[in-house]
Amino acid sequence: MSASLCCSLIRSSPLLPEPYLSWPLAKPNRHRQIQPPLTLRNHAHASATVVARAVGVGVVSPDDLSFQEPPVIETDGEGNGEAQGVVDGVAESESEDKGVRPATRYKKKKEDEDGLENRFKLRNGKEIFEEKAYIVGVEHKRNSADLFGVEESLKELTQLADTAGLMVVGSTYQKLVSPNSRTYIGSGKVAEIKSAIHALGVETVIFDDELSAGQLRNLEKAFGGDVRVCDRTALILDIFNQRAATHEAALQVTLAQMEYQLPRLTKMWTHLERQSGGQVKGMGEKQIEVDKRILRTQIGVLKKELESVRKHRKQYRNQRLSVPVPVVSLVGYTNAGKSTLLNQLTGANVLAEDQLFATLDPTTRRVQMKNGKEFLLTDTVGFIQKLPTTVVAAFRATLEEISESALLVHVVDISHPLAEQQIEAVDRVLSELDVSSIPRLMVWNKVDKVSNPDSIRTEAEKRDDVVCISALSGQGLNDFCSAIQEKLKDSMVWVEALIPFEKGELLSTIHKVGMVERTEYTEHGTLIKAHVPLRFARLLTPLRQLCIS
Ligand SMILES: Nc1nc2c(ncn2[C@@H]2O[C@H](COP(=O)(O)OP(=O)(O)OP(=O)(O)O)[C@@H](O)[C@H]2O)c(=O)[nH]1
Ligand SMILES: [Mg+2]
Repeated sequence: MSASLCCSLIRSSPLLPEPYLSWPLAKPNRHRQIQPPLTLRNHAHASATVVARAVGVGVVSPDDLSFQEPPVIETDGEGNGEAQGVVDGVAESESEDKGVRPATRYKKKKEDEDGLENRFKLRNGKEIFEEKAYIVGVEHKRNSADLFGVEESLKELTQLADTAGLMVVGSTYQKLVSPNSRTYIGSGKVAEIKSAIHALGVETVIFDDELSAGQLRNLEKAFGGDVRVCDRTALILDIFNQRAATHEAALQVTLAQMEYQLPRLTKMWTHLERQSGGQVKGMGEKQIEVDKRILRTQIGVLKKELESVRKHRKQYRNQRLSVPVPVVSLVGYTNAGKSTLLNQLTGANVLAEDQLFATLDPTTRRVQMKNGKEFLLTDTVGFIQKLPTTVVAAFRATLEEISESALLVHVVDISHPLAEQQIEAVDRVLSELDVSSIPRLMVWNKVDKVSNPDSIRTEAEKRDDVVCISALSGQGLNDFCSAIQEKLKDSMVWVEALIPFEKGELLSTIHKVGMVERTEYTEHGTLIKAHVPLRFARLLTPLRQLCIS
């Protein structure tokens, strides 16, 4: 795993000093640091001059990976019966490796060192050692809940690995009726992967599904002990960890990582066994209980800390809500173009790049439309398929922004071949967030990228609540703003109020945030008939009564 992934599987709590952590931050063999030659290690911490070295490192593009279809194998859940499936690009390198003679060893060692030198890569401003990763998926024959096919899901996993700074050098998958309880995949497949990863010099094996503590341990053992095994969730958490820029995001990620780690805390007692020559039966059990207790305490402390950060945020949000400008939240699959849209509409400078999970923290900016109307636009963290509920729960505080908005804009990358599945994945996450009562608008983004823009537009016109745009070129943004205004009207209430002449500022606010249908000037003030946001309507209550009287 990348150095950063090794080190950051659990970020130590910022609340407790390190010595309090008696439990290892992760399973000991997961923390194996890649030890490049000393000279390289020194380089690794050197200045930006090393950056150039990172250029040209070959990351396998998802499009370069091909997956052949293995046969379906019924298993009894204990690994009896598995597919001798597909292992990409392995056989050759395996036979080559076996043939290395002593005379060529020095040359090979030199080549290895040069190879290592090329594997330093710049990620999020840090230079990290790019570990070789091998990815493994399972096609569940009886699981209709899977939105993506196994090959598509593995392509996405490759992108995630690339985002985390890993180099995917091979992949395989197996069709199973039910996963093996000990090793997730069958024993034949385990053996096949073992020979593949040794031939390719792989450091990390990443599974596309969540693995249990036992499965992680058994697989690491089966692969020979010097290869780290992790799953999609750990990889996503690591990306979050690398990207967390604010105190709140860091706390949320740490909490999610600890909660992920808690049920996986096992076999921490090997150091005790070694110390006393293996005569400590039972001590391991105790140690693990102690470790779990400490971890639980830390989780509790973190939750409290998050709660206080949350209160602060709430106060800030309440202040914002007291200004009656409606809040519109951008939600959607990661990489759909949410931040690009925010930047385009508001001139904000939110990081938008072709990487998964570029955004973690919400950003809110004011959008001023050509007709003088205003709304606040919030950019949020992107969603992904197979996003574990624990991760969603950890980000609940951030996602609260969504639940208090007047309108949700679901941004879709319509040029993506799996756009439909991505829409479904986002809907699933939203259904966990209790936002069903908030009106929605769907935006088909990246129309500039599709080969058939006219038919996409025709298709969008047939549907209610869909607007086609290109956030990058700005195409369709006027229609988008009009659609937002129309949708916001749905969440507004109808008021008729008599505004005294001396309260002229109220009148201009109604024009900014509401939809004015009629104004009449009377001798007592201005009679106004308009749709306004609910909160604002409450403010107007005395004036509404005035109007009635
Ligand atoms: N061609 C094209 N590319 C776009 C468009 N909108 C966004 N992109 C590109 O898509 C990539 C992702 O854009 P972001 O705005 O970072 O996406 P996001 O939804 O904020 O992603 P996360 O923060 O990871 O959830 C970037 O490389 C953008 O330049 C568009 O309309 N057309
Ligand atoms: Mg973003």
